[in-house]
Amino acid sequence: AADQEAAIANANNWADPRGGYMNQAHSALAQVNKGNVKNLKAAWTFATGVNRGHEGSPVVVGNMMYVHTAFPNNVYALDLNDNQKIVWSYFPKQDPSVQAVLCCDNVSRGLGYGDGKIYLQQNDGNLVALDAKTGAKVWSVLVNDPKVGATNTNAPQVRKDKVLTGCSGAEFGVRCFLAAYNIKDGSLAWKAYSTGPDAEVLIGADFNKENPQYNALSVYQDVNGGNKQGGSFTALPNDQIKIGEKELGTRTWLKPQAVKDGWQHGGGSVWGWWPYDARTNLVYYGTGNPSVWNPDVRPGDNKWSMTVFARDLDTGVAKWGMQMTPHDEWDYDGINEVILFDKGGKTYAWHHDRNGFAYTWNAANGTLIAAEKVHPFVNWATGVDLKTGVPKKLASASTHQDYNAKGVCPAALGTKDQQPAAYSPKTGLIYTPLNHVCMTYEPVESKYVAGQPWVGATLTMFAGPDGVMGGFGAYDPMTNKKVWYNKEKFSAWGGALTTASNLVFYGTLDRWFKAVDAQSGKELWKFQVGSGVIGNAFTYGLKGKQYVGTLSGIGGWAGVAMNLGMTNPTDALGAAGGYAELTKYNAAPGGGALTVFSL
Ligand SMILES: O=C(O)c1cc(C(=O)O)c2c(n1)C(=O)C(=O)c1cc(C(=O)O)[nH]c1-2
Repeated sequence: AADQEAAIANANNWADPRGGYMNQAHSALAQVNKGNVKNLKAAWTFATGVNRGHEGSPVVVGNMMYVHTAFPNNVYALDLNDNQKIVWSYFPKQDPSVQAVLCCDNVSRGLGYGDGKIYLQQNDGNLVALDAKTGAKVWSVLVNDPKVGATNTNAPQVRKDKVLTGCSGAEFGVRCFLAAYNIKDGSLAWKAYSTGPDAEVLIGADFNKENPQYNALSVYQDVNGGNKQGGSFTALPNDQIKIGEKELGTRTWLKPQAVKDGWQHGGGSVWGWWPYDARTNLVYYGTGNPSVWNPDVRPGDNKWSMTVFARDLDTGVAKWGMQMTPHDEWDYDGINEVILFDKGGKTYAWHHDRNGFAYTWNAANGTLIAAEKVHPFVNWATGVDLKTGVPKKLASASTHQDYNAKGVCPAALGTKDQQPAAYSPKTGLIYTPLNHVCMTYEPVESKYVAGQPWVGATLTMFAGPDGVMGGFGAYDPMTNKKVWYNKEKFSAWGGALTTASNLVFYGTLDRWFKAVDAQSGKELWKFQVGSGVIGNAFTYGLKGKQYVGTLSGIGGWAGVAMNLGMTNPTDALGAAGGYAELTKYNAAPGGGALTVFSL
């Protein structure tokens, strides 16, 4: 949308949930710098009145700020020129039962903006377009049906004339997708499933033309007695893998599950952040885990779960796609954000996967140029074959039904989860909030019932070998080698922001909002907010003054158990035990609030 593109081009705005089409979360504003950041003071705060996890960030266009909340996903339009007076508000009426089918807290990751409208993806599946001036509903469509366990937590992202939205529900056996709606009237432009026939995954004849090896039938063979205790699947030698295959979204689900064919309840959720390159018209995103978490009932690669796709924005047809974790055994979702950046006249797509590897592709054709462990504690694979993208799995971390695999690193929530990284074109580095968590993982038998949880694994979580639960690091995306790394007591579960003055901002679960030096990682400033931060740092300018802000409000997978007072270590899929100490830093439930700072 022209108004959105103009708004994004003006650094005083924060008109896209991740700052712009490339998802870099970089701002050209530089008034707050390394010298004066120590003087940053709270300028104003806004309590959202909702006591659950607050992810994402507001969007800012001119003098207006649009703030969202966790379920029931209220929206407030604040006039920044008039002491943040509420110009309009929107209170969706959602069936409270929706909360029971949100896997990992009642979160919403924010709002989209474009064509004079604010887009809200409600948890109950309704995508609504609100008049940005009045808050009046312009159109509304139902994207997902919570009755079968399908929900939404993603921020809608407007790319050109489409609003993109997704699907959550891989813990309920939902077959998920990415969908594009026309911003004018909410009509469906296309929908691309993560599993199923090529015609429904929108895979055309030229898919992976430059890398036909990504179109391989199952890459693992059952050498060690695969589906039994202590057994493992080992990757076939490259020359024995059949490449250039078709219909892999059905054929890599080798054994039908209890219900229909596995792919029909195959998961592959889509709830991340999706960049777009206007020069090639390609949009990028990752898909989540295959359902169910018990790998024994779905032998095969389970494509196209755990995959990063590049699709044409107009048609949805996939140009390329590479699966990061074939035959997932650990819930290592591939949904984490993709970030685009330019270097030496080329454009690259970067992605830090839950599986503990960071990947960099040639964005135009999907050729993999780097894949490295984010931290040495990653112990389920030794590395990634750069030609095929196939990880070299280790039998020691393999998981099987009724066998409790111990000491698997990272834990299911990955070395990074929903918390998006940021890129700085100034330093050429990626800044990543990190989890440093390991787990035990025991797959169990689980029956599919529509609308009921269908997880099929029991987990516990604990701190990794550095003795902490998290960190924050800078990485060179051309090699994915670490430049610097700071430990954090807990996972850094909020998104990062970079500024042109070489500052990086992020928040922590123990209530700190911090600024660090982009070059050295040195902590330059911090402020303690009211509740743990799982929101994304953002910045805007008004009347010549730069503001930096964050939502706070503990929650998400890391915080949901303490919010609900769960104490059994395996509750919340292991997060209750792993993050038990959060109760020393947070009230439960943690209240949602926005805090905005200036010099
Ligand atoms: O498979 C899914 O459908 C699905 C959905 C969501 C979600 O929508 O929030 C999460 C996850 N999976 C998930 O695996 C996960 O680690 C996670 C963390 C969070 C969060 O907000 O902290 N959501 C989700």
